Amino acid sequence: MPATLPSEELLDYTTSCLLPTPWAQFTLHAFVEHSTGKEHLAMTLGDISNGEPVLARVHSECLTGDVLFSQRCDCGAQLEGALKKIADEGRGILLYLRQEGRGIGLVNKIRAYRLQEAGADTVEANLQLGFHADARNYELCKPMLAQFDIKSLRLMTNNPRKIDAMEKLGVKVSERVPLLVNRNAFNNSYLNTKEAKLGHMMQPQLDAVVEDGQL
Ligand SMILES: Nc1nc2c(ncn2[C@@H]2O[C@H](COP(=O)(O)OP(=O)(O)OP(=O)(O)O)[C@@H](O)[C@H]2O)c(=O)[nH]1
Ligand SMILES: [Zn+2]
Repeated sequence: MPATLPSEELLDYTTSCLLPTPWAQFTLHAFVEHSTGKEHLAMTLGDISNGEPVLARVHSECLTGDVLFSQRCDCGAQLEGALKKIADEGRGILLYLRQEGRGIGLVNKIRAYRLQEAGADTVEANLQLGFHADARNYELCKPMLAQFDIKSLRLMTNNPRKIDAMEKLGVKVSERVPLLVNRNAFNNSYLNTKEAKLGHMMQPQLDAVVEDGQL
């Protein structure tokens, strides 16, 4: 058996609908991953299949930040900021990957938060639980992007490993678009650890900053 499956065997494209948001009316596309049954999503806007690099966000699920307004991380503000940027340009794609907690799942992320309350940082907590610092896998991006004939991204991220992962998949990243959020008292040490231990590029670029609290 080959080490990696051909991308068309990884997931099925199922269906789509319109998704009005405060910023634009997107189209929401649903994919189902064969090996896990997980439902992954793409939100698209405008003509993304014309060969021009596409403004894109590859967002990993964070139920606490994306849905429950958690201030521990920057995920909710990044999600909103990315959708606003796509709406401003009138063209782009957001992939919403169901790899909660950097791939360790929601319950384990809550365990990791508890360890963080006892003094561990976000990386140490994962390691104490027996996981890698970052257990995510981006291979689904390739068939999801292929569904829309997208070969080149202007990727909204601060994470150099995400860019490497795309390039290794054969998806060109023609530009990195920073996606910084303001710091607050709760996410400050998390953001510092991402920069120090996970290599995130967190230098402020005023035009890239999206809302939120202040420190
Ligand atoms: N295990 C764990 N996962 C976390 C923690 N905080 C956020 N996450 C998860 O981390 C993922 C988001 O990763 P981030 O490192 O914040 O950002 P990124 O996607 O790598 O990089 P950007 O593209 O710059 O946002 C989501 O899946 C969150 O659920 C934490 O303390 N522990
Ligand atoms: Zn988060």
